[in-house]
Amino acid sequence: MTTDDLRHAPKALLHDHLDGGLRPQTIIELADSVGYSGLPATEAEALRLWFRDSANSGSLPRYLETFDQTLAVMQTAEGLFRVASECAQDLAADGVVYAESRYAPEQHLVEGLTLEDVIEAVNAGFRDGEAKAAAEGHPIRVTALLTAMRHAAKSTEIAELAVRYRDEGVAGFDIAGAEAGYPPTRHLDAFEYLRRENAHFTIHAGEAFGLPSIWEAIQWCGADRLGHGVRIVDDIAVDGRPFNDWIESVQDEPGALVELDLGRVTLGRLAAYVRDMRIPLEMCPSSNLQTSAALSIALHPITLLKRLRFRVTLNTDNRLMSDTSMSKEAGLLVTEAGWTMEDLRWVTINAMKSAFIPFDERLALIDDVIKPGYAALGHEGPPTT
Ligand SMILES: O=c1[nH]cnc2c1ncn2[C@H]1C[C@H](O)[C@@H](CO)O1
Ligand SMILES: [Zn+2]
Repeated sequence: MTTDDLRHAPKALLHDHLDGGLRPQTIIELADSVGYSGLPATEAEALRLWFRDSANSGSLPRYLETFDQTLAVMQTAEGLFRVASECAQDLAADGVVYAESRYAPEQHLVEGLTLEDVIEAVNAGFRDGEAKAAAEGHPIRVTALLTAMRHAAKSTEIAELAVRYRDEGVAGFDIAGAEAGYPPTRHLDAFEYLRRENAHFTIHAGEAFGLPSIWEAIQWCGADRLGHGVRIVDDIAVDGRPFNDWIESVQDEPGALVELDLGRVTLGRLAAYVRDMRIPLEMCPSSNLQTSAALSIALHPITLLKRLRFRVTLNTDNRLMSDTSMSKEAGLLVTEAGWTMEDLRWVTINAMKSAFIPFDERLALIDDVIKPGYAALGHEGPPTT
């Protein structure tokens, strides 16, 4: 499997932050145009490395500090339009055919934009990027997810906007930000409102914080999907021992997870519920290494969860901070965790099945774009999918 194969393989992306995926050169140009002088570097390559290295901090709160720099240049309609357009073009060039891009409108009000201005500028940027990508021969569909910051108090207002713009490019809602101390139940009003409106939402849960956060997100809040959810392995055992104890004992055996006999694995009730109910996990391996939510790509829980047939999806989280792309994430799993093109096809179809657009539109992308795309690379898939 070549790098070109990985790029050409159709990919679906459910978890990508708009403010975590800017081109370094664009940050520099936008900073110049708005008179922002706080950038830590003024040359694109140096800035790219600054984001990567600063985000490699081992902690989610420190990882999140780097967003101050991208948010500083995303406070005008022109800036938001450009960033959104380039996001769509960059994803399309990487072979992404469907993406849900999330951002928190409340973080873009510093220079006087209203929440509506922000949403409309971003939507216009996505439409522009889609048109440019199609003209380049890389059609892509991009929808927005509106995020509310979990430490703030705007979640109901943002949820109302997600509903108001649901037929104009907004596919759903999310909460993000530092997890510890801010359980999802703080935003129960927003989630109950969304459910009454038959709207879709995902919740960042089980990344920096463990099972209680996942349990609340599903059983109290009713999340359709879990952002990360990687800590669901806290409810999985190998030979009766917690998965994390086992993984530490095999740290020096990179093939251990690929070869693990699944007969030795047992699921607790919450893990079983997540799998039984086919709750999608928006997994982001490289991001998890940076925030210490996983030890290595080879030993990342995504491979165990895939083998156990949880509804696993593969995502980038923040392409700039995590120095990644969809094809890079896929390539890492292939070279370090034994993944095959069949596995990539499977997670792509999983993601498309779990998208927040209507069922018939999901099906059309699966049947008309994803399956033929993999078939063209020689991967027809098992007869049952
Ligand atoms: O992985 C993440 N966990 C929690 N919050 C995150 C993550 N990546 C980005 N964010 C935050 C920082 C952004 O400013 C915000 C909206 O995209 O979401
Ligand atoms: Zn995220």
